[in-house]
Amino acid sequence: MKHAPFIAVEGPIGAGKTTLATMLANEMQLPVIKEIVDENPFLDKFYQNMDDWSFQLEMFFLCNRFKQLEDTTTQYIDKGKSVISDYHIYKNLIFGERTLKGSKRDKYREIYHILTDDFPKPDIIFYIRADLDTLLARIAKRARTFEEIIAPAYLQQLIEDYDDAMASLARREPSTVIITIDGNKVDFVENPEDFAAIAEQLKELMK
Ligand SMILES: Nc1ncnc2c1ncn2[C@@H]1O[C@H](COP(=O)(O)OP(=O)(O)OP(=O)(O)O)[C@@H](O)[C@H]1O
Ligand SMILES: Nc1nc(=O)c2ncn([C@H]3C[C@H](O)[C@@H](CO)O3)c2[nH]1
Repeated sequence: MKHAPFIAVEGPIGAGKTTLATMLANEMQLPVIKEIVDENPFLDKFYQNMDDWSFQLEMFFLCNRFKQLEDTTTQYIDKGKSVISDYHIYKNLIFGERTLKGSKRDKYREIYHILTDDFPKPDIIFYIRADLDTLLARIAKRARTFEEIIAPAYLQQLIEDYDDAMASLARREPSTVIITIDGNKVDFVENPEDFAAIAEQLKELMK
């Protein structure tokens, strides 16, 4: 493992990515890169009408993450510094393949590859899996109004899409370390021992 790995936390909506990335960054004294959610002008429109707004939303996420990762690369990765991100750029494709259709999906896929293929990719991924009930409870707990109308069927599809995507990533990039966390059982927020066990795995990898 690299001395200063690029670390990402992934998982479907509400799995606890930002929470875990922030906790690990505090524990390890590392910089954390977080998704900007509040300034997204398309999210509430998208949840009201996915077919109408998916292309604008996916492009917005892609462009924002492109800029964030460009900055992350120059500020940290090119300088040999470790950093933790609360997403992997691959999530753009996971969502895009699910929400887009026809020629828009084809165009988006092409743009995704053009923009991101030469980016450094995370060396370690903490993948938080959780079932539908857990995710719905966490989304409700966070209480973002625009998420109140998220359809359980959409969330269930994303759970499956994430499983497929992580399996495919493991096949294509065997050197990437993927640590799967069972978010139904492991509670890194309420149980200090659960968090300590996760942090310990990261410390071992970074030795
Ligand atoms: N292990 C956990 N146990 C209990 N509550 C949790 C746990 N992890 C996260 N939460 C809570 O669930 C909510 C969602 O967590 P968080 O915002 O970190 O998820 P996320 O995966 O980053 O979401 P998004 O996909 O929307 O970016 C928050 O209110 C958080 O405090
Ligand atoms: N369609 C779509 N594409 C993405 O790339 C994407 N990334 C995050 N999200 C949604 C999940 C949360 O509601 C909220 C905050 O993560 O934004 C996305 N939705």
